[in-house]
Amino acid sequence: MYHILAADSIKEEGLLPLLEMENAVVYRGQTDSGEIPLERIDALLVRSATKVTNELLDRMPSLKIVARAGVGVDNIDIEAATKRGIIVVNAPDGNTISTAEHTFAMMASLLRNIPHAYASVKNYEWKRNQFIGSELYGKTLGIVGMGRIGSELAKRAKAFEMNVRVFDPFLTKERAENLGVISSSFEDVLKSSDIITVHTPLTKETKGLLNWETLKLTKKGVYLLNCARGGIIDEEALAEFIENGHVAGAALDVFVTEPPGDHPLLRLDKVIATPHLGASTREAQLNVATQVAKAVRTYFEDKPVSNSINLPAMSRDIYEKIRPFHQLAVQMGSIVSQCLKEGVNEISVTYSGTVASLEISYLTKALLSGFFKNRIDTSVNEVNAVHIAKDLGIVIGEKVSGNSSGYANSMSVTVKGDNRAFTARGTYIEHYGPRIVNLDGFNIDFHPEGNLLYIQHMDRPGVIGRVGNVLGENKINIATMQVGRKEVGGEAIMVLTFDRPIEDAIMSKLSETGDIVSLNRILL
Ligand SMILES: NC(=O)c1ccc[n+]([C@@H]2O[C@H](COP(=O)([O-])OP(=O)(O)OC[C@H]3O[C@@H](n4cnc5c(N)ncnc54)[C@H](O)[C@@H]3O)[C@@H](O)[C@H]2O)c1
Ligand SMILES: O=C(O)[C@H](O)COP(=O)(O)O
Repeated sequence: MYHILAADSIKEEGLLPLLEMENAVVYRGQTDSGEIPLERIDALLVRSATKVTNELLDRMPSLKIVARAGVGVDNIDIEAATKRGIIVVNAPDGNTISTAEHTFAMMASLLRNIPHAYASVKNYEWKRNQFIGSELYGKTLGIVGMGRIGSELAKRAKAFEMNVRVFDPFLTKERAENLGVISSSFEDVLKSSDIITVHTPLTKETKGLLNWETLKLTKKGVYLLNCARGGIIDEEALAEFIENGHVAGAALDVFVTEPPGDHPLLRLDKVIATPHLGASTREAQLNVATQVAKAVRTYFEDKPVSNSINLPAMSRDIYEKIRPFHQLAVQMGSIVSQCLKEGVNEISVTYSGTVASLEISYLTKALLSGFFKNRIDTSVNEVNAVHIAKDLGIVIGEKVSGNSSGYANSMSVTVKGDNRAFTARGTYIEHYGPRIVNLDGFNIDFHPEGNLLYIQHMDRPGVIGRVGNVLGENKINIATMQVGRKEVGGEAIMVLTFDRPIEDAIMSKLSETGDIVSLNRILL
């Protein structure tokens, strides 16, 4: 049974994909309510109110997926989640239109004094001369951050015949031309705009993007808008620039601390504000809740999850192509981990043939997860495998090669330890399944599954018979057996599969039969 917590008043109707699951129970409530069995929760759905901190994750040991019903993930400690192998997904486009429309409404309200005029009329006043506003027509709107919301806002501003100048370091010329906006430097946007609005995520780079220094570059009488994240415009600097008359007014939907309480900006008449309402429409809330509910369900159904923040994006088609190799990669990681029983410094994976054109970084992560599974206590998967390798100081190599050794596709992994290296090569054969075709330089061919025994021995008469005898005497049935060697009379290997694991006592007996170099149980 999956335990799912929907926090932060996520729209009930959108939870339908989860409520329809027979093997899931959905709790509603806050993580700090004391009423939710946090230790049992497998999936957590949040908006911006719940702070998914390292401490909260500590209290949720079963958590596998955090789904943000919205865009901004700055309330989630992605690093901490990733280290624990927890997938983080969001709903990137479900509230774009609502937020762009809200920003537009804030801009119009600010320039036409609508909130002030409304309050005055409600107070039975009729002060028409006190609320003279400005037209949007012909004004220059500066947009900082030209992603989904910035672009939708630009379209609306163009419809009002505004000039739109934008700054976004990742905006291509072609896209700017298609949107009919002028792509400029940050400084140019600051200097030339009558109204400036920010639509970037809150990151180390964007925190305080508009600050004591950069605000000085803006036109006297500029209007500022922040419907993205509190802190992108430095709140103290903004208050000062409004008070000294440089900034004509500001419209804020977001604050550094929410709710802001008795905030200096709220005491200023030239500031209009809403309580983080950008995404608060029926449509947006249904969209984002449905998107994340579907993502969580997809995850529990073991299918590829889209919109993951900490996993590569993959379409269903691509996932179907990659799936057989994914299984092979995990098994190869596990095999080399069990065959080279020492600390490793380097793991390099080479892809060739058809597999090389797939999402190989995902396969490398899968291989690493197989490698670490038997070595470390923490649960390991594609999300945290690279972090674990880095923490252990293991160098990861990944490359594509033109030489697939005659196979349609081939994956080869070499792990280097303090004393020696070990290589395995695998392939996936249509209608036949995954095969390991080389171990430690020996050509071989076996299906990587179940209880295996990997024996390195000398290529001498009688070795195979003696191994068979020990197993037979102990009533161990050999399911399959493969042998490989490099040269007559040299070193050779055997890979045997069994219906059950081989006990320690039998391993000792096998090691005492002559000409055995090493023995390794491999459990896949
Ligand atoms: N008020 C609300 O209710 C509400 C609703 C939705 C989103 N948001 C906020 O709005 C933000 C933007 O949402 P979006 O869907 O448009 O995201 P997006 O990812 O589509 O767009 C963000 C854009 O910012 C650009 N960018 C990043 N760093 C930049 C920098 N230093 N300078 C200039 N541009 C930079 C990126 O290139 C990208 O194009 C979200 O991160 C979220 O925090 C708020
Ligand atoms: O990033 C977002 O999607 C918005 O800030 C919406 O936040 P909310 O879900 O708390 O309304």
